[in-house]
Amino acid sequence: MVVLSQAVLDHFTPIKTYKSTTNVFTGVPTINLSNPDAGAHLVRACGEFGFFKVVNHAVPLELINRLLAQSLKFFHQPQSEKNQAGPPDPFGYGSKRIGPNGDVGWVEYLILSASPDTNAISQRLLSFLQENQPLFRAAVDDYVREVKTLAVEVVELIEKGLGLTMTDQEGRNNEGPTSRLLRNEKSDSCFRVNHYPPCPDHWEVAASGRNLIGFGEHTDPQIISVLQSNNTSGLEICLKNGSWVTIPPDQSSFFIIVGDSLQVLTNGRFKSVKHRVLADHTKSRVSMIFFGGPPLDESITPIPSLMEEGEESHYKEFTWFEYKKSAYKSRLADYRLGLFEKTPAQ
Ligand SMILES: C=C1C[C@]23C[C@@]1(O)CC[C@H]2[C@@]12CC[C@H](O)[C@@](C)(C(=O)O1)[C@H]2[C@@H]3C(=O)O
Ligand SMILES: O=C(O)CCC(=O)C(=O)O
Ligand SMILES: [Fe+2]
Repeated sequence: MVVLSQAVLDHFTPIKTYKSTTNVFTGVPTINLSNPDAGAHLVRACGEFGFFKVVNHAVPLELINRLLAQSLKFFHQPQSEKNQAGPPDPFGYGSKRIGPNGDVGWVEYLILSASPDTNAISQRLLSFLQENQPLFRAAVDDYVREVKTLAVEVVELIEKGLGLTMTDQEGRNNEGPTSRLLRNEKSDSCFRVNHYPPCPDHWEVAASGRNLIGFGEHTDPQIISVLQSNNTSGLEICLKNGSWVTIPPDQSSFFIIVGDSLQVLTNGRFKSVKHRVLADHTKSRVSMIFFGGPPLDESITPIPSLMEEGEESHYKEFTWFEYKKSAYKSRLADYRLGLFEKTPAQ
C-alpha cells in the first residue's frame, strides 16, 4: 500500500487560479467614527455594499503593528513547529485546507476562539501559544480585546442609524438588540490570522497573468467581521451587479464585512457581502479578522421594530447553533442562507 505523506498531498492539492482583476475599487465607503452622522452613513454602506472601511477608531496602531509582526514570526517558524498548533478543528493552525469539506487555498492560518467561555480545544491551543509564543499570545489577547470593543461600537452606531436605540432619562443609550448579542459573555466569536505567502514560480501561473486563489469566495456566517491587513492587496468583494473588485489595502484602518446573521436580523435590508482573496506573486499578505457571532442558543430572527407593517420574515426560525452547524457542513462558496429562507407561498 502506498502511503502519501502530508507534504506530497499538499503538493498535489489543486488550487484554483483566477485572472487578476485590474478593477481597483475606489468607492469603498469610508466612515469616520467620530462624525455625528456616522450611524446614517454606516446604514447606507451596509445596504449598498455590505462592506466599508472605518477610520478614526481607537485601536492603537502600535498594537496592530505588533500583532502583524508577531504573526509573521509565528508563520515563519518551521512547518513542524506550526503543525503542533493544529489541526484547525475548529480552532488551531491549518494550511491550504479551509474548513472540513474539501476547500483549499494558497493560505496558512490560525483560528482561535474569541469568547470568554472557551472549550477544551481552545484552552489547549491558548496554553500552547502561551508556552511557545508568549509575545504572540499577548498581542492576540490585547488585539482581540480592542477589536471586540470596536465591533460593538460599530454595531451600536448602526443601531443608532436604524433608530433602534432609545435614550433613557439619564441620557444613556439603551442596549440595542444586535450589540447585545456581541456584548453577551456567551457570544460565539472567533479570531483568525491568515498568511498568504507569495505564489511560487513553479505553479506556472505568473506568466499567464493569473493568481492562485488564497481564500475562495464566500460570505461570513456571523454578524460582522472586523478585518485588518498589511499593505499587500488581494482582497476582492463582489458588488451588487456581480462584478468583482479589488480593495486597496490600508494598514491603519479596519474593513467591516456584513455577515449572514446581520442579513437575517435586518430581514435582508443589509446583504452579507461575497468576498475572496487572491495571492500575490511577490509579496505576502497577512490579515487578522475578528468574527463577531451571537450566543449559540440565540434565535436569529428579524428585529421586530425594523419590520414595516405587514412585513413577514424572509427566513425560517433558527438559532445560531443551527446555522453554524449547517455552515460547517457546507463548502466555502455555497449560498448557506438558502436552506433557511422561507419558500414563497404558491
Ligand atoms: C468551508 C468552510 C470554512 C468555514 C466553515 C465552512 O464550512 C463554511 C464557512 C467558513 C467560514 C468563513 C468565515 C470564517 O473564516 C470561518 C472561520 C467561519 O466562521 O466560516 C470560516 C470557516 C473555517 O475556516 O473553518
Ligand atoms: O484574508 C482576508 O483578507 C480575508 C479572509 C476571509 O475572508 C476570512 O478569513 O473569512
Ligand atoms: Fe471571510
